[in-house]
Amino acid sequence: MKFTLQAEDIASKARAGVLETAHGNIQTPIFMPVGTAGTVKAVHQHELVEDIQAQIILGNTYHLYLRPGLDVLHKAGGLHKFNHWDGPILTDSGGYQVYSLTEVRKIREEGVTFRSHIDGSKHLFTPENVMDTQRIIGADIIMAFDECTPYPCEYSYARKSLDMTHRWLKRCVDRFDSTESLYGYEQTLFPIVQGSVYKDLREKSAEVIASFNRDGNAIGGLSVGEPAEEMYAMTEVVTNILPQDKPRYLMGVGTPINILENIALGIDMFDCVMPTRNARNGMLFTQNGIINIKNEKWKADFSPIEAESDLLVDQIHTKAYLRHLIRSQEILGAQIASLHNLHFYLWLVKQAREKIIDGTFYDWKEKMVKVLGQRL
Ligand SMILES: CNc1nc2cc3c(=O)[nH]c(N)nc3c(CCO)c2[nH]1
Repeated sequence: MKFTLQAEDIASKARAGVLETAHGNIQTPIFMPVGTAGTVKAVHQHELVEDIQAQIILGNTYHLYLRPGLDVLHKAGGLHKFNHWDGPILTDSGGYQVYSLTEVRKIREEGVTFRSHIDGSKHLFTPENVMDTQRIIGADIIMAFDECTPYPCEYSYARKSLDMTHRWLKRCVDRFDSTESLYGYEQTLFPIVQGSVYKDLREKSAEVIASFNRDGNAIGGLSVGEPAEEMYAMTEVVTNILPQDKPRYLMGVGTPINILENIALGIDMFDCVMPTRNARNGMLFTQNGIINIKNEKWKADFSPIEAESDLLVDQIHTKAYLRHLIRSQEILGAQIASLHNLHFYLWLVKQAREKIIDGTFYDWKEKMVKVLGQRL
């Protein structure tokens, strides 16, 4: 999978590039909407996701393995066919979801046993079988099976967990490199840097991950409750070591401000449930700051949701109407607010890419960071 760097900022480590996949090219920096169970929540028609120019969506091994299950996905010819999305797809390996969605789980050298959050049935994920699962799902980019260390955690726990994640990575690479894609197009495996918030562990993990020389590299174990400054410090340590010529994916990040600060630290790919999860609760991200649409002040505000936005729903619907829909818990409210926030996140990273290319990123980022945190 080919990654071409097109521009590098002079005042920061920000880059603009293109990642070529079998299902189309991805312009970076990029934000990847999370389509956990095969659909981006509340954004049912994929034409809508196309409409907001989402270039790549995230699927999830844990969810898809449990429901609809591998036999259905295999018979469908993979997830692209099943959910009628012909753009690139990235699937996470399931490690994080087991850690965040299930209580009853045991982490052993062999792998992780857990009970399904759906019906309580018992399952085992190993580095080998999550590679086979992601082969069947057919994502263009698949993630290594790792342990996302909780925050906070003791240094000794982080070091032991890191060493096991590295041993699991070797097993993932051996399995992945000895199996073929099932559907006739290239898939690629990204390893994941861990090390919690400990500088020396992050350096060691970044060096180990870089040594596998894969098509791209991910940074995990962050956006798990640590202060933003810790996230930025660890990202900086790791991007100083990961190769320049490969895309860097910071997992689970984040707020609009987190995204801009991490682009400046050399990150190219992001994913986060925040835009859709917060949308369902009426929190709208806009170019002028954050709107809590449920607030009384929007009750009779008949201005467009966002005048500057080129998204149709932002133009044709008013703040008052969207407030009414969200307060009434109408499905249309979740759909409009989700589309709005996804469109905003994709607009933000597209703007960043354009500013990196024309050499004005740093000043623009400083200005935007001041505005984006404001409550309107
Ligand atoms: C919301 N924050 C977050 N931190 C993450 C950290 C990890 C991680 O360390 N490993 C893997 N495999 N996935 C992760 C994910 C899911 C992707 O959004 C994370 N998500």
